[in-house]
Amino acid sequence: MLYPMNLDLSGRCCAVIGGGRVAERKITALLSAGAEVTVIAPALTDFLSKLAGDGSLKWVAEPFQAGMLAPLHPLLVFCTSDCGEVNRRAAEEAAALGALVNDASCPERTDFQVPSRVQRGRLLMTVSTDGASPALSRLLRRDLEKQYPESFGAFLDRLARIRQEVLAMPGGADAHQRFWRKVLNEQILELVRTGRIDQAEEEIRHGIIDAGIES
Ligand SMILES: C[C@@]1(CC(=O)O)C2=NC(=C\c3[nH]c(c(CCC(=O)O)c3CC(=O)O)Cc3[nH]c(c(CC(=O)O)c3CCC(=O)O)/C=C3\N/C(=C\2)[C@@H](CCC(=O)O)[C@]3(C)CC(=O)O)/[C@H]1CCC(=O)O
Ligand SMILES: NC(=O)c1ccc[n+]([C@@H]2O[C@H](COP(=O)([O-])OP(=O)(O)OC[C@H]3O[C@@H](n4cnc5c(N)ncnc54)[C@H](O)[C@@H]3O)[C@@H](O)[C@H]2O)c1
Repeated sequence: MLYPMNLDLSGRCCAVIGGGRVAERKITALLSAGAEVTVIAPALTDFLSKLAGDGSLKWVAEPFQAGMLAPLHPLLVFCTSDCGEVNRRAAEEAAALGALVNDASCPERTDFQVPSRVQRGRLLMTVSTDGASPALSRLLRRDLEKQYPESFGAFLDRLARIRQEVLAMPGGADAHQRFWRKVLNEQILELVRTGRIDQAEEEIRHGIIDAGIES
C-alpha cells in the first residue's frame, strides 16, 4: 500500500527530464505548489516554452547527461523522456543523490506516484489507483469535480475561522470533537453544494449555541 502525504514544495527544487505531454502535467502541478522547476530536454511543448520564456521554470535545452542533476540538489526528479534508457540513467543518478524519483515509463523505478487531484481553495482531494488504471483516476476526478464545486473552497475558509473561534471556547477537545461531528453533516454538504454557504455557516453557528460550548 502507498503512503499518502501532501508535500510542501515551496522553494524546493524539482527536476524534470523531458518536456513533452507527461512533463506538462507534472510541471503544472509542481508550479501550483510553488516548486522551483528545472526541465532538462532538447525540446519543449509550446505550453512549456511559454513558461520557460516568462521565467516560471528553468530550461536546460540539452539531452540529459550524467552529472546534470547533482548541482540542482533536487528533492524530486521526474523522468518523463520518451527514451526508457535516458529515464533509467536519470533515475539512477537521482536515487544516488537521495532524491525521490517518479519514472513515468517504469513503475519499478518509481518511489512515488502522482495522484489525480481536485483543488477547491485550500481543499485538496486526490485519487490514486496505485497505477492500476490512471484512466479510472481521471474519471473519478471528474466525478468529484461535479460533486464538490468551487463553493467548497469558500466554505472551508469560513470553517477555518469558526474553528479558531471554537478552539478558544471552553469545553475541551472532547466537547469540540462532539460538536464538529454533529454539525458537519450531510445537510451542510448539500447547502454548500448548492452554493448556500451563508446558510451553512448559520447552521453551524446555531450548533455552537445548542452545544453550549460558547462562553
Ligand atoms: C493521475 C495522473 C496525474 C498526472 O499524470 O499528473 C496520472 N496519470 C494521469 C493520466 C493518464 N495517464 C495515462 C493515461 C492513458 C490511459 C491509460 O493508460 O490508463 C491517462 C488518462 C488520460 O490521460 O486520459 C497513461 C499512463 N500512466 C502511467 C503509465 C505508465 C504505466 O502504467 O506503466 C501510463 C501508460 C503509458 C504508456 O502507454 O506508455 C503511470 C502513472 N500515471 C499516474 C498518474 C500514476 C498512477 C496514478 C493512478 O494510479 O491513479 C503513474 C503510475 C505514475 C505517475 O505518472 O505518477 C493523470 C490523471 C490526470 C487527470 O486527472 O485527468
Ligand atoms: N505517467 C504517465 O502518466 C504517462 C502517460 C503517458 C506516457 N507515459 C510515459 O512517458 C513517456 C513520455 O510521454 P510523453 O507523452 O510526455 O512523450 P513526448 O513525446 O510528448 O515527450 C518526450 C520528451 O522527451 C524529451 N527527450 C527525448 N530525449 C531526451 C533526452 N535524451 N534527454 C531529455 N529529454 C529527452 C523530448 O524532447 C520530449 O520533450 C512515454 O514514453 C511513456 O513511457 C507516462
